Amino acid sequence: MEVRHATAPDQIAGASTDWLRRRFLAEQLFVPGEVRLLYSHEDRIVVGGAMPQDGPLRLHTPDPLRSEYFLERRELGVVNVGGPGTVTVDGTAYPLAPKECVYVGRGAREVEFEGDAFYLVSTPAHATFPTVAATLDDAEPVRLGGRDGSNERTIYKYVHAKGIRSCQLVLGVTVLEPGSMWNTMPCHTHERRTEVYLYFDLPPGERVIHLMGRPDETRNLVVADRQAVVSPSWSVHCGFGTKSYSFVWAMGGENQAFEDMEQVEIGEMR
Ligand SMILES: O=C(O)C(=O)C[C@H](O)C(=O)CO
Ligand SMILES: [Zn+2]
Repeated sequence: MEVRHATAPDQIAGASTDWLRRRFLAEQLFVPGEVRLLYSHEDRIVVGGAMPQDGPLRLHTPDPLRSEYFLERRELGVVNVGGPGTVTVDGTAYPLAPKECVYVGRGAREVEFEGDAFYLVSTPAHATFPTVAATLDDAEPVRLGGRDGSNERTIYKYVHAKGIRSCQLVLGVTVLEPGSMWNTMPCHTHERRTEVYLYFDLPPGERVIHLMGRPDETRNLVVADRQAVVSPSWSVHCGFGTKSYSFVWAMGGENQAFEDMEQVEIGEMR
């Protein structure tokens, strides 16, 4: 498991493209036949990809966690970013259609993946909430944006204060309509939470230009399918694709209030 340390906003000035990519972009989470994990010290979020190939794959317990099993002190959200598959938690199977989610509560000992590709997000947990699976219909769909802004999209909230309950994890999926390219416009920061976007369903060869940094000092990352960007609390996060796409957004931190964000008007951005 790769471990990345936290960053401060003043480290952005003078940063090279390579430095930005090594600090904030997870390029290789999805490797056939592996569960790949990345530990970020930004709110201690762990993200990962599981790509079973020749039979089921099991979630392992990397040494830096110093725990007996992965979910001893953590909770986990899993989103199916491939074809139909199954996540099995301590012997109970949760079949997941594409874009569906299972939340796994603290204390579960064995998590197994069968299928094509699953995205994993885990945050520290001090309490146990029940393991629950959800379909897109179970989520709270919110239509946002418009054709004139090229950002018609639907936000599906899975794990949040009024949905699947968790200790600190907040997680959902946003699906852009064909022909819509911009996510999260106007953009925002949320000083009380770190957020990670995993872009998926982006056709091969296409890219998302993801904007990050302080609102008045932005940088961009050119992001491919199934790559994730970590946004520390001080960073805006928004992007536009060369084709439409979906993304998983997941947060951890001080609160679970989705609406607790600082909106940034485009005119304020630099
Ligand atoms: O398209 C959007 O807008 C989003 O999906 C925004 C994310 O949910 C987000 O950044 C929540 O903090
Ligand atoms: Zn956000």
